[in-house]
Amino acid sequence: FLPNPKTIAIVGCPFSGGQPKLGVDKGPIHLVEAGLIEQLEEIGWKVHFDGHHQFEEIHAASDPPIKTLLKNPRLVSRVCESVASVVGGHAKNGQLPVTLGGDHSLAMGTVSGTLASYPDACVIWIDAHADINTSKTTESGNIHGMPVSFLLGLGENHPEFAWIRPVLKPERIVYIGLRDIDTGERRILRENKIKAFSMHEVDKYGIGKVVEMALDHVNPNRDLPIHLSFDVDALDPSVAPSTGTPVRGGLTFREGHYICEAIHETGLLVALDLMEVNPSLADPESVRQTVAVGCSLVRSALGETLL
Ligand SMILES: N[C@@H](CSCCS(N)(=O)=O)C(=O)O
Ligand SMILES: [Mn+2]
Ligand SMILES: [Mn+2]
Ligand SMILES: [Mn+2]
Repeated sequence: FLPNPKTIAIVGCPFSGGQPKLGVDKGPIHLVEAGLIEQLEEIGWKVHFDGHHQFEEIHAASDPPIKTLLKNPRLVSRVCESVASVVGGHAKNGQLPVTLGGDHSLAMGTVSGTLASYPDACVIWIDAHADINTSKTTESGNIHGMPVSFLLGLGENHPEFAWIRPVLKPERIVYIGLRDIDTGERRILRENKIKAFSMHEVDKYGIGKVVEMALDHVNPNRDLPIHLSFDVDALDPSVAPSTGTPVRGGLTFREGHYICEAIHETGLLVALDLMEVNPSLADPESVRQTVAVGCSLVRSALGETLL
């Protein structure tokens, strides 16, 4: 297996239903308007832009929380199901889907789509958070804190999410950047023996060694396709301030870029998510900075180098 997509498919997902803050649905348009498409063409890619997918609303009255907790379940499920078919379709066409969020609940769709085309793909999840709560462990009911549990088939089955198959195995996901984990998530990570490199390990070993260890865990022979799901809140808030759930003590600008550069170097990247850019949460300069960092990370994951 050696993927070598020549064309990127930009999948703009203006979606915020997985969390309560307005504005994250404007992430995609800000990234595209900052010139991301031209920047990717500049580094040699053909870029296919599907436009920003419009998701029809489901009114709150007809989408009550599950167990009075999970919010907008039917909306999130329906949106992720359509994202799965869009991303899966591009992957099947040999294109490299680059999904622009939008909140991280979308990863239920993107990873499902990738795994439909590349069933043995591994997932590298860059995030301050594990996003692995189940309906039993979540404290917020925000589904952007739950996508990984759905992909692994953990927790009880909810009919609203019947389309999601447990396509991801615990040994095929690895985290880098964790520093804000809920009690229930700690237990889930431990019980499922999921490998996670927190900011403690990043400090202890350095980002180079951490990325090598992460790849050794999920891709020991460097022969499995890679789906990189990058939540900009993995970066320190001083680097990416305009995001919904900022947590101090995050990745530096260079650490974030090193991860993307190193994954590009494997030649195994088949799908990328750039999530949780919310251009409405900071002053204009901080928003511009956050959007610019998002574009820069995407370029690095797709081959832009320093020399
Ligand atoms: N663990 C918390 C915060 S989850 C933050 C989600 S994200 N996608 O990383 O911003 C929760 O479940 O609400
Ligand atoms: Mn298309
Ligand atoms: Mn996340
Ligand atoms: Mn996060």
